[in-house]
Amino acid sequence: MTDLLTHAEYQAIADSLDPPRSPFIDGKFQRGAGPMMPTTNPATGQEITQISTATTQDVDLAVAKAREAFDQGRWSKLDPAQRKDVLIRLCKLMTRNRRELAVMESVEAGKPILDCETIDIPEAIDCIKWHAEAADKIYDQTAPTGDGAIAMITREPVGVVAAVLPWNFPLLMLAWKIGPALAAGCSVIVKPAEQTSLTALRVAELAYEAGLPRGVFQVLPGDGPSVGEPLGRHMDVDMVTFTGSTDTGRMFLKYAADSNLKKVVLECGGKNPAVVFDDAENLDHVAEHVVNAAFWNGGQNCSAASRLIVHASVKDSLMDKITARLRDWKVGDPLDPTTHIGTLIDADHCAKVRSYLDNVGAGPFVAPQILHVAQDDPRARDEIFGPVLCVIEASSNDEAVQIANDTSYGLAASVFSGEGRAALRAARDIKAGTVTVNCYGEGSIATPFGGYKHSGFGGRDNGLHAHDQYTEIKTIWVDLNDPADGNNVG
Ligand SMILES: NC(=O)C1=CN([C@@H]2O[C@H](COP(=O)(O)OP(=O)(O)OC[C@H]3O[C@@H](n4cnc5c(N)ncnc54)[C@H](O)[C@@H]3O)[C@@H](O)[C@H]2O)C=CC1
Ligand code: BAL
Repeated sequence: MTDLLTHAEYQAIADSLDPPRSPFIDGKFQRGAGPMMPTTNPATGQEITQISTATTQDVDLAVAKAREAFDQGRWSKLDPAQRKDVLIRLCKLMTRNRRELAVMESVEAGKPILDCETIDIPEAIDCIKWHAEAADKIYDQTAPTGDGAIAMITREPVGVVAAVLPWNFPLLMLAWKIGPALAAGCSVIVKPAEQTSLTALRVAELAYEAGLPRGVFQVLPGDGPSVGEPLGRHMDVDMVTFTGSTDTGRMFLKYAADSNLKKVVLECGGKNPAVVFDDAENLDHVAEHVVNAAFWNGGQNCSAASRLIVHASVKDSLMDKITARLRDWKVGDPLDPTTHIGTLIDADHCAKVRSYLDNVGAGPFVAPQILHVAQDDPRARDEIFGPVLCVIEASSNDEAVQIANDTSYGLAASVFSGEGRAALRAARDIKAGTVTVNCYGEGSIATPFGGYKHSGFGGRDNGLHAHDQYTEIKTIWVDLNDPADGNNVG
């Protein structure tokens, strides 16, 4: 259990932060060629610092350094056990600096310090550790052949990977990408979201201190068109891994098609259903999970349960319990450890969320909203990405599943039922990458995460499936016949 500090103590750490201010390229902070970019505390509107941003010129430099490191084998050709040791050292340094990272994340993203301390930072560390530990335990294969050959199926690191990140879980998404990519031996260039650059830059510095060779992990702050697009179009980037909106994800497919057919993995949005059947057991338990699912991180979560699809027979009772639970959810100063919901990320995002709501005041704080809507209402279809739960009534369990699938997205879903077979049938029938039964969650670091339909493309984060996406598969076929014996095949 994390030992939390007081609000005043967190504020004191925030006041004494000395944040990084430049791109991290080739093992050091260096000024980028782009303009200075303010990074702001969304809760106070105050500028935290100005960050020097990268441009195409810096992208070219970082890619060249990443390629050089990769080709020289400084990291890519190490014994995996050595890579493991360095990454474990990084985890130790992150643990030693976890308070600073938690406060940086809270003030820049408006996230509750409680979540940063108990979820974002520890899970980011655990993720890197999990992939580090796996690095020297993954075996290659041989394929069945005739007696005259041996066929090896080996994995090789993909090469230079660009990771383009969102602002909603800045450090955790960084860990989901760099953990498996670095464990596999790739060189990684991270482009953080423009709202949240600080923890990525700080972790790059810690990684270098832990012993990662220069050029292997670099961070380029800046906006999408100035940094994300040149990475996506670069002829010497072998892979892009992206988390963010479906619209921007599509652009990476186009960049790849227009350039070098680089590998693209997309983890995009969701409009995720929590489906409650008429036989759901213990509605208090259901209410607890639905409230967490919808409102954790202020609903700024790709797997948030933003649609509650509930059988008419249990709807009123469940809604009473949800409303009662929400009274305990405090919206307020992210640095107050009793806060459950901090701010939305920025003014543009506040305007987007408010455009779906009536009579919700100004400012960065939005209290949880419950909307009773029809299945085809835009609020039940669009990814609002705020603390907004759309409730849709179903007249049967089958109809509830049909409504759950009536979306262009397919990232996550939950089913609540007291009848095991019905729940399993629904879990099988719902088109989503993760379906949880009688609970809400994203699985664990050991389970793959990603989406069907417009929610994803090309692979999965987490688990050994994530490791797979950062490797190329190679076949090495060796003829064992003695040429002196004639023209044998296979
Ligand atoms: N995990 C998820 O599924 C997330 C979904 N979103 C959704 O996206 C909506 C918009 O949020 P944004 O921050 O604008 O998401 P976005 O998808 O535009 O941004 C994500 C990343 O892509 C980069 N990017 C933006 N435009 C780019 C371009 N043209 N080329 C290359 N890179 C580019 C951004 O700088 C950022 O690093 C949110 O309201 C939410 O609905 C946002 C963040 C995370
Ligand atoms: N929930 C993890 C992925 C995301 O929301 O960006």
